[in-house]
Amino acid sequence: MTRSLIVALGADHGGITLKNRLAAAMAEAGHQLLDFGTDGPASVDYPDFAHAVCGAVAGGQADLGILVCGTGIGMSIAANRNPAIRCALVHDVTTARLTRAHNDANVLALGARIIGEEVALDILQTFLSTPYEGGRHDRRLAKLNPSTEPAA
Ligand SMILES: O=C(CO)[C@H](O)[C@H](O)[C@H](O)COP(=O)(O)O
Repeated sequence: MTRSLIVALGADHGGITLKNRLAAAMAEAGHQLLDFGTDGPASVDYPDFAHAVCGAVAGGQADLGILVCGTGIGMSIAANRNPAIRCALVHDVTTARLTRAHNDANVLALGARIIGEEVALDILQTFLSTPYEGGRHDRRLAKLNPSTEPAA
């Protein structure tokens, strides 16, 4: 079994049903959850949940984050505004594996109106269980955020 993780998760109204299904699967697998909502069907704004989840990951309260909205796009755009976050919008198991192995992605975004529940569960399992490879990828990750140092 994958080691027990602390996972922060959040969704808007478009992603709440899938978020709750993923939460049940993660709890069943022994992971600890920090659920930032949303908690009901009312229309809400995805950036509020993306920023809450990413704050927990960036602050070290969570190992990984999961975000769900209708397409996953809004969540991924909002999440990647945080310089400590590498959020991947994923639709298949192969990119779930590669974004952990190569990009050390620390947040997964899913589109509940785009992929089915079984695919999402397979993606989740792969994302949580695949280690970062390091090596040559360290150099590339180090170049992701533009330097704030003035040019020499
Ligand atoms: O941000 C999105 C699109 O990139 C998400 O899919 C949202 O869930 C979607 O925009 C919400 O749309 P709604 O018509 O307000 O339900």
